[in-house]
Amino acid sequence: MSEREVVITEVALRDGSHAISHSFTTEQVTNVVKSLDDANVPYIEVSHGDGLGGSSIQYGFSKTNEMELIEAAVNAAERSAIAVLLLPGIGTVEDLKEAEKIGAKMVRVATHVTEADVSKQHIQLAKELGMETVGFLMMSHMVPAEKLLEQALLMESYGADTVYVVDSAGALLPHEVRERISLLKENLSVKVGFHAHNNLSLAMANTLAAIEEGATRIDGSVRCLGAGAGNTQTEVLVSVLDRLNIQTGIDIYKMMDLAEDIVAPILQEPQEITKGSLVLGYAGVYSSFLLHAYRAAEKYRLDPRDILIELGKRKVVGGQEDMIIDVASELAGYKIS
Ligand SMILES: CC[C@H](O)CC(=O)C(=O)O
Ligand SMILES: [Mn+2]
Repeated sequence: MSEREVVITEVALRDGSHAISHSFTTEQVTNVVKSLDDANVPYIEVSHGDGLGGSSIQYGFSKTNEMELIEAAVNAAERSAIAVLLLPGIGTVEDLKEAEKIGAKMVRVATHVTEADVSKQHIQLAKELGMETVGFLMMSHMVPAEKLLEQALLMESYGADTVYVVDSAGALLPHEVRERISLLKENLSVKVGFHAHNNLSLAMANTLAAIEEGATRIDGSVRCLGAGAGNTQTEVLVSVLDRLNIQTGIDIYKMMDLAEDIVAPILQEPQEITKGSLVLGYAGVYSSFLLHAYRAAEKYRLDPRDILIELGKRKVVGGQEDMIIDVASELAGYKIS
């Protein structure tokens, strides 16, 4: 992969799981992976939206067992490596061992931005299993750059090959991305990555800022199939990088074709910045909370924006999905006992 100056991980088959209520089928995964593999995408992430073990009442049940989806992806890929996401506390070491046995080559161990210490066991196990290992610092907008660096250094010390700045809420502004990526680049020995969400229509601008500051591992989702308003749109990103003469090794026409012909039909509705996803970025709320907030708003006859703004004020983080119902019922005037 030496010809690639920026190495892209395609996340639609994991982050996009949030957008379609975890309803991927093995047929969809097989078709998408085959076409991404043919376009020469280096890494394809496949898991429940909340990572291994995410299928549950708290996060939403998967239509198809994720290990079956991962196996279908591994079987469909000839060149691409299949990656999985794992949030310690949701996914277990047993889940990771099973995914590796099936053929997953990379794991991204994701923690809230202040909780890198909980990634130690999983990062170390992944290295023992011979997997490429990424530390994934979610909700990176919530702390100053210096705190982010402290947490990134912990992940590096556990053995992560790359540490990602993850803009889970799509709340970061370009100068904030620059500040974070440049500080990590100056102080880490390992690679630095960036994962954007497009809630404020800044995913592309933020991604380019990250690349300019030295990030070499970048996430995208084809057709923007990711949580909230989606991620940096992969087929657009590879076209823009090609115009900038930055090599990704990915075939642009094939990416455009698969976005249109294979991925667009999977979307329940086109990915766009709705008032709900805009408020995610504006208020700094986890992108994966969007559909949960819509459901709660319908149940309690509320404006979903009011729920999201309140969640943002309370600085609710991943894993606190039950707070969505608490906040909605409080706003609707019910007393929580
Ligand atoms: C709940 C996990 C989350 O979707 C991971 C991620 O992609 C992010 O934080 O943006
Ligand atoms: Mn994401």
